[in-house]
Amino acid sequence: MTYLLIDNSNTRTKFVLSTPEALLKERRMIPTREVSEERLDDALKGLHYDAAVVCSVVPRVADVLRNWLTRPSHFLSCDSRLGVGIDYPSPRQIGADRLANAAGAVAYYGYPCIVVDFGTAVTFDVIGPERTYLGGAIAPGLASMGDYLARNTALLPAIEPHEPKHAIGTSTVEAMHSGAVYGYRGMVKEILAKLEEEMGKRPTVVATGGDAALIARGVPRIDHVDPDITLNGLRMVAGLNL
Ligand SMILES: Nc1ncnc2c1ncn2[C@@H]1O[C@H](COP(=O)(O)OP(=O)(O)O)[C@@H](O)[C@H]1O
Ligand SMILES: CC(C)(COP(=O)(O)O)[C@@H](O)C(=O)NCCC(=O)O
Ligand SMILES: [K+]
Repeated sequence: MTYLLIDNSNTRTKFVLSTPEALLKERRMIPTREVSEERLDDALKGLHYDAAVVCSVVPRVADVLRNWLTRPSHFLSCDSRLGVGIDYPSPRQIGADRLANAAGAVAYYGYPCIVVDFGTAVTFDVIGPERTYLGGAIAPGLASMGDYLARNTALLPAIEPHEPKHAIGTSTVEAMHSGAVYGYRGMVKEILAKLEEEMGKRPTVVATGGDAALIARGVPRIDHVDPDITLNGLRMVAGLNL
């Protein structure tokens, strides 16, 4: 049995083949704003799979995928079997990627845990001691903050975030690296401290997403960095729902 796992988030839509037991090396990516039936035909040419599992937080793309997929498919939602309970007032509000993260994190790292997903937004997802999704926090992603600055100022360029050489930046770009990376790490530390305060029992903290490695380097409280949490969560959901 081969699955096509699709993680449709706001910046990138990732495609990975997997067996029920493990992710395979076949991976594709389409920038989310470029997803169309033609792009899907082109990018996924030659990939063979028996069924697809999708977590989508972009309704336009979910519709394109629904029309395009010909094999049996499952679109992850709060109604899916996740291997995790949901203890949340409005479960339908929860982003499907956050539920995929919860499924993957519990399977690989246990609970209670917090998953920090550094995407277009950074999401903090809390799984409590009863193995239930409890909620969390959402803040602007690192790249989103950088894009905002470049778009809304006359003299600040767009920068690729990387480790600052000094806290005291001695150029515009160095000052922006210092502000972005140290500022972001400070934000993550404070949010984790507040979440942990409310959780009582010490959770495992797992980071994922495009900026995870850079930010986690300066946040000791992050126990693991795992780029494949969302995709492995989708793989678990496939086994439970297809
Ligand atoms: N393969 C990559 N190479 C370089 N930067 C990346 C890569 N993947 C993600 N990023 C960075 O992380 C940010 C979030 O990407 P991603 O985690 O894919 O977002 P989302 O999950 O919201 O689509 C991107 O805006 C980019 O700055
Ligand atoms: C918060 C998110 C935008 C994160 O998505 P991403 O940054 O991975 O594109 C996504 O999980 C979402 O659209 N959630 C719906 C609102 C909620 O979870 O409360
Ligand atoms: K994501």
